[in-house]
Amino acid sequence: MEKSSYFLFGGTNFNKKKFAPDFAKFKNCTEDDDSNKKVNFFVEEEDTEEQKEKVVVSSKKRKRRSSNSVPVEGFDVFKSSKKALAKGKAEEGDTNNDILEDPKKELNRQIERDALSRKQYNIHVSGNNIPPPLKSFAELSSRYGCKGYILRNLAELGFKEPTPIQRQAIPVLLSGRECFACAPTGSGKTVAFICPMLIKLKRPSTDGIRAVILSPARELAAQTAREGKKLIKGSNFHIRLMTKPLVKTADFSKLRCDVLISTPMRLKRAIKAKKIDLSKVEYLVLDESDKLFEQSLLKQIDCVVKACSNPSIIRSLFSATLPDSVEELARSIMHDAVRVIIGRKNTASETVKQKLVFAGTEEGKLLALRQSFAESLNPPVLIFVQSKERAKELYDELKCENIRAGVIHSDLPPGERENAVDQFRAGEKWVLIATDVIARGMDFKGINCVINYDFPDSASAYIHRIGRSGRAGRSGEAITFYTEQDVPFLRNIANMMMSSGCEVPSWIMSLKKKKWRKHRPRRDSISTQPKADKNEKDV
Ligand SMILES: Nc1ncnc2c1ncn2[C@@H]1O[C@H](COP(=O)(O)OP(=O)(O)OP(=O)(O)O)[C@@H](O)[C@H]1O
Repeated sequence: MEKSSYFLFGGTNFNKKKFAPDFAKFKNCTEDDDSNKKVNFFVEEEDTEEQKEKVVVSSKKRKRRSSNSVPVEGFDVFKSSKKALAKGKAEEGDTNNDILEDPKKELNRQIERDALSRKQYNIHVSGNNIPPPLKSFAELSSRYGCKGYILRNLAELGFKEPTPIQRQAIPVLLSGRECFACAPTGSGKTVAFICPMLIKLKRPSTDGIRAVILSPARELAAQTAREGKKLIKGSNFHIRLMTKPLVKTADFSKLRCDVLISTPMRLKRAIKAKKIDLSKVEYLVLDESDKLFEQSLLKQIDCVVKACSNPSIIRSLFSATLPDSVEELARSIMHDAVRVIIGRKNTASETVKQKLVFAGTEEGKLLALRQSFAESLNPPVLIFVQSKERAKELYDELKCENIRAGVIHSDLPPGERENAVDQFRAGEKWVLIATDVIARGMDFKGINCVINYDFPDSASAYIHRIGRSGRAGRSGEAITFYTEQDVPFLRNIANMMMSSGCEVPSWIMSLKKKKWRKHRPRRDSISTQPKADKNEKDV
């Protein structure tokens, strides 16, 4: 990863002007501490005795500075937030003058309140001066002056309160900090990065593109654009999806676009063709960031990051899986970034009941599938296979049966891919056979069951695939077929099942764990009509 970290963000300057308050703080800290000790940007919140001291110390320093000191985001112990302090203390039954005379005590109480709130929502943070989590969406207005249309749209979408990732990531991004976040599948990460972007951009502009969201797959980019448009209703913001025609024909210098959503390849094409200016981009979001940092996409990501040359850009990474390698990359190149983990990193969603089914052979899988459909087809059902070839084969086997099956893989023309997703969303197709092209991010309402017809090729593939079910707090189900070939990898899945609260047969827990790297074995054809052997291609 070392290479890619140079490769990816080489030449990014640390903007002392933009980060002056932090720079001053850290400069002071290093003065206090052993001067050559590197300031640790990622102090775990739990060891905050020292941290509290540091924050209290720096707040004392702030006292000596002019009255317009830089507030610690979310509350300020020196400016006239007497009402807030009074309210805070009134809750604790202290008198007003205690509050005003003892900001240090109030500061510590605020830190305690934040820690309690994070504990309640399973929010784990590390970094310096992390803003308090949101208590409600209403705080977007009282704390950040967010415009009415955003609150109206959130209410119209039926969002009663922020999800844990939204509670913490939104204040972090609104405080101008870079952030990398890991939160379970279906937990509202999209709103967590679009909402603060709209608030910080304040109003639509004709100055060109000011925010970019990168998604690893075009279906996910389209979905994110659709969700973003629901949030900007009532404003004149322009959110655009980078489509093939747009890359080819658009004159971006004349196109109204505040937020651009794209896959890396399409955006790289526009950059290389010098059709687009990203120098004014203030926000860059890498959604499904661990996927975007895979070797095959690194060059495209690096091209986009370099084109976003605004020195005060705020970058953020979001995913339900955050491998240590990606985290190291983020730690090494983001400035004063805040790390936000909801629950436990890299675990499957706890709302999905998971089951392992031994199918014996490939033939046994088709029998098991037909049997489970005959017993209880509870649509909509998403079925994942390991390659495009196998998706076509399984579709050929099921299309004649009256289960309204659809198929999606990257060999299909763009129109057919969109149709497959739309028909599944609309309930015209009850079963969608898919490769991992839609394993991440896709938000289909109320998927009752995800079937891993072919064993997933990695832990993150398992987490993302089954995360298409059990979203937004709803419960879901995932069934994973396995054959003899998959037995060596069972233990890996079993660990994830256990950590998300599912039962696992003890004999599986006694198996040895095996290093899990792209487990995609050659499998017998699914077709019941024997065909000439073809080389399998993936998604
Ligand atoms: N505050 C909220 N309250 C209720 N539902 C919400 C809230 N925020 C988002 N949702 C809904 O939760 C579902 C999942 O949201 P989203 O797709 O952003 O999840 P995600 O965390 O990005 O998932 P994945 O990791 O699979 O990409 C969506 O249907 C969305 O409308």
